[in-house]
Amino acid sequence: MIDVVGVWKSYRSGSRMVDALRGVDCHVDRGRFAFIVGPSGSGKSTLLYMLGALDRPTSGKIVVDGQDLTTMSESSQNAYRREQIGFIFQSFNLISNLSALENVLVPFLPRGVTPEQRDRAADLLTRTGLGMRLDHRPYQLSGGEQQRVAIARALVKDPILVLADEPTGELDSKAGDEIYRILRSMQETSKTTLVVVTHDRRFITPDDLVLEIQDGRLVGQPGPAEGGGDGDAGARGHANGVAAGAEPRVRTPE
Ligand SMILES: Nc1ncnc2c1ncn2[C@@H]1O[C@H](COP(=O)(O)OP(=O)(O)OP(=O)(O)O)[C@@H](O)[C@H]1O
Repeated sequence: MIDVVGVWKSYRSGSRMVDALRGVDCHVDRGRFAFIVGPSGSGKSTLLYMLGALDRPTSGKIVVDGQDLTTMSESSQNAYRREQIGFIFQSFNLISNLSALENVLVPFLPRGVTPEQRDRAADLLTRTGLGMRLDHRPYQLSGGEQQRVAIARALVKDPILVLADEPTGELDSKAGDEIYRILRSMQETSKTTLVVVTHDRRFITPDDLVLEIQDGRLVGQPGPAEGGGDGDAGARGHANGVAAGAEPRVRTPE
C-alpha cells in the first residue's frame, strides 16, 4: 500500500541545511494502523506530509496504492489529496461558520452535495456520537467533539489512506481515549489504512505498526551517507529496534 524508498528531505534554514529525513525506507500494508513516533523535531510530521503529497521529498521515492507521488504532476497531487486522502490535524481545522454536518461535507462542496453524500456524512457523525449535534457550529462543540467532526470529514470520501498529525494533542486524556476508540472502530468498518503521528504511545497496541524516527531516520535502519539521495535501503517494515547512532542533522550546503 505505502512504499517509502530512500527518502531524504532537506530544508534550507538561513545559511544552513536541515536534513529532516535522512534516507527513510518503510512499507505499510493496506488496512494497517501505523504510528510514527519519535522525539520532537525528529521528522515525524515531515514524513506524514510527504505521504499526503503536501510536500515533495528532496530525493527518494514514495508510492501509495501504486501511485508514485514523487513524479506526479502538481494537479495530480492536488487530486490525490482531495479525493484519496483524509487528513486529521491536531487543531481540528473546522470552518467556524459551518455546522458540524456542513464541515463533514466540505470535500464535496465544490461539485455540489448529493443526498447520498449528505446521508453518509450524517451517518458518520452519528457513529462518532454526534447524531444530535449535526447543526452545531464548532464553537458549540468541545475539542473532542470537534475532532470527531474532523474524523468524519476525513472518512466521508472513503479515502484509501487517513493521515493524522497528533490527533489528540489538544485534548485531555479522556477525550483522547475516545478519539482512538472512534478511529479504531471506524477503521474496522472502512478497512482504510491509517497513519498517525503521536507523542503518546499509550494508544499503540501490539498489532499496530510502529515507525520510530530519530534524527530523520527510522530506528533500526543503518545510517546512510550524509548529503542526501543515496540512502542505504536498510530494514523495511517494522522498525522496532535499536537506535542507529545519531548524527547531526544540520549541515552547510555544498
Ligand atoms: N519548512 C521547514 N523549513 C525548515 N525546517 C523545517 C521545516 N519543516 C520542518 N523543519 C525542520 O525539520 C525537522 C523535522 O521537523 P518535523 O516537524 O518533521 O518534526 P516532528 O518530529 O514532527 O516534530 P514535533 O514532534 O515537534 O512536531 C525539524 O528540525 C524542523 O525544524
